[in-house]
Amino acid sequence: MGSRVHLPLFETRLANGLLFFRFYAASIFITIFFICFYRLTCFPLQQGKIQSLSWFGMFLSELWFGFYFFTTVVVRWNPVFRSTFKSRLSSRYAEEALPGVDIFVCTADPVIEPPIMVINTVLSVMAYDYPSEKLSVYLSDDGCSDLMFYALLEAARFSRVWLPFCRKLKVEPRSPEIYFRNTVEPSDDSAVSQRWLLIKKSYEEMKMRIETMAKLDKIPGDIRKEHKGFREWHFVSTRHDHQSILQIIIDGRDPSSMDIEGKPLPTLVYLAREKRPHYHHNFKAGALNALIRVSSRISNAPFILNVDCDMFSNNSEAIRDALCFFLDEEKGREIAYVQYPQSFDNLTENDIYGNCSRVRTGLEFAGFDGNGGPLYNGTGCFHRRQTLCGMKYREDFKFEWKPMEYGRNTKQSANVLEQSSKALASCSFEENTQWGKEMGLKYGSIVENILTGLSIQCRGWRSIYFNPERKAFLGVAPKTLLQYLIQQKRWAEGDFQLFLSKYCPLIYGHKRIPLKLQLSYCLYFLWAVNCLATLYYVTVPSLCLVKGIPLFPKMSCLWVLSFAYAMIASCMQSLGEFLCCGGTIQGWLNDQRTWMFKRTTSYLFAFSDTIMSMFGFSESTFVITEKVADEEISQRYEQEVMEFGTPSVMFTVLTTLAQLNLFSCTLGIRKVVTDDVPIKILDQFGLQMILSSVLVLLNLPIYQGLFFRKDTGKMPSSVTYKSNVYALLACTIAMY
Ligand SMILES: O=c1ccn([C@@H]2O[C@H](COP(=O)(O)OP(=O)(O)O[C@H]3O[C@H](CO)[C@@H](O)[C@H](O)[C@H]3O)[C@@H](O)[C@H]2O)c(=O)[nH]1
Ligand SMILES: [Mn+2]
Repeated sequence: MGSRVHLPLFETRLANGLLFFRFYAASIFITIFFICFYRLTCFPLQQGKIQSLSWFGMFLSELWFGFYFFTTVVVRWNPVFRSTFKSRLSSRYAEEALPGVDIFVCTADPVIEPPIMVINTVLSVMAYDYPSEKLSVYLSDDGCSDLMFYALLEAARFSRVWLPFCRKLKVEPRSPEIYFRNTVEPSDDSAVSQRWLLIKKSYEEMKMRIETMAKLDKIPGDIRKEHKGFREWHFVSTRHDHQSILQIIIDGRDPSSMDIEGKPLPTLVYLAREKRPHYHHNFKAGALNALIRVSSRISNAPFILNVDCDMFSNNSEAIRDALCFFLDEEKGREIAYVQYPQSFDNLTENDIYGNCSRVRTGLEFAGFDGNGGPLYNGTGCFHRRQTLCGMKYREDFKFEWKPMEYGRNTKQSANVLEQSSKALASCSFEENTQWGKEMGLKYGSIVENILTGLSIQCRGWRSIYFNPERKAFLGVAPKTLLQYLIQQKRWAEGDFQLFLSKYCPLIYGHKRIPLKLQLSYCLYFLWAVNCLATLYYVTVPSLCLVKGIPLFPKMSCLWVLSFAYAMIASCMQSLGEFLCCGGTIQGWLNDQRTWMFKRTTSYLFAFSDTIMSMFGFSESTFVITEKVADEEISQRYEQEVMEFGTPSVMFTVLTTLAQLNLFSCTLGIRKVVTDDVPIKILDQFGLQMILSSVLVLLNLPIYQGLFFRKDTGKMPSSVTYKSNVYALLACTIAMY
């Protein structure tokens, strides 16, 4: 067997049009060079102090944009796209010979993350098109909620009908909620249709029961009697202070745990790791590490998939796809993880907040892959257990697994296993161990995933990005602007903290990962820093317009061409990429808008909080992203109307900037109209006027929220009031 040559299990394709892109990028670099040259040679030394200072600031901002553009080009230098040959996989390995896969689902709060959503995710991963006896699903509940536990029991019961149904009808996606929502009821009365209706009904009844319990806010006594697990909650004082609760709800080894067709079910485990007030729980990283240890006792599969609780499986073949990479005879051995894109189920056509990150998932991650491997996204990712547990890559690494390997303690009963594995999820277990450092997910960052991925790559492994036609996972994207900005802030803050720490990719990655990958990481790690140059560019030129200080070459002067080219060419590039990744023009505009919004708010606060926490003034925490929104908000989201509603400093910043540009744009126009020689003003301030009008255009939804809307999603009046004062103040100071 060993000496036979095997056909590869996956294929790699280079992106088209690379040569064109490289020339295009080079032309933009040349103009950036011209711009810098212009800034230096035409420096307004003779003019007043304010003008020289503003000019110098423009120069620094443009240098920054130039550098940042360089990192975007590095990421795009060599994108690769992957495809798999699943039929070769199945002809090479019999079903019994396939490796086991452990699936981790994390949830943290039964209100923000409703149990019915979580169990839909659980059911969708239980129903993978993969031998059930090889699958084990673990739910980590950081909310330690008996309601969640109850919902999981319901899910276990429902899986007995759902799994056979999925197999029979080749259901996609395998989340019952989504499947029944998107499929039309069959109208004939064949046996299949009847079964369809029956299962839908039984799903809806289950949903109703769970939602009723959620409203009651406690589980009635008679239901508590049905499972021994509920007794554990007698000892729970609060969700932040309790023992570990570990319940094997379905024991896959038990011959009696069968679905209604007599086929085995996947193992299903509930875990609420121990929490004590004086122990730091390390958020999701802590939860995942507890799961890694507990699962090593119970099923110990060589591969681990982890998903967030809102990320249901949308493609039942995703496991087989991932295995095509890991099990490839030639290249598989160097792969540590296979990352699927983070895609969303609740996007509207033009994606008002740019949640979809089209270009990031469609192009940039492929670029990372070409440069050495994508980052670890934190969800929708398959890992080798060994690498996640800290193994270094060696040339002679060989991956072997025993065909029927199933847990180390196959002979222990579920009860004994529960008792013996509990200790692995206790607070004190990690004391004086390498967990959180060299083993498992790394602690100390709010973007634990990025840090963990980077350190795996620095241990010599590569990773793979796989973006199949049919999306493998779909999650829930934030539905309000504020939620979106907060999420972006968390990412930018976590990334920037890493950049300033010993994990800075340029230092930590030095000689460990390729330079182009180090630079690619900088694209995200420096997100936060963008706020400085961007804020400068959206305020100073407008204020100078009010004050009558020119900051750009005259329209009649040749230098203007370099500015115009740099701006137009980079816009065209981003538009082109956006359309190529399947977006619409309106979607691109929305994307540009939120791009500016997040740079001036999320990144600003991420930047300042990072600096503050460096000096010990604040501590970063993981703010969980809201997954449900009320009816009205959802409706506006569907209609692509931007949601403000709640007062927030982020909004104050946004509105102040918007007002400021509206003032300066109007003043600029007035100047032109009232001047004796309008052409002269236009000539001198043309670019500044264009800049502030573009900003006004991008800010349109804000003006709407300020002046024209009556609904509850409009800009709160406190924000309006404050921003008016700030903007007026700034303009008055500028004028006099
Ligand atoms: O103390 C905690 C906090 C969070 N979570 C879980 O972590 C997941 C991600 O949280 P969410 O608020 O949805 O984060 P996102 O904004 O979607 O976060 C993205 O970015 C995170 C890093 O900031 C990654 O960990 C996530 O996988 C990735 O989806 C959810 O399932 C949570 O239940 C926990 O288990 N314990
Ligand atoms: Mn999420």
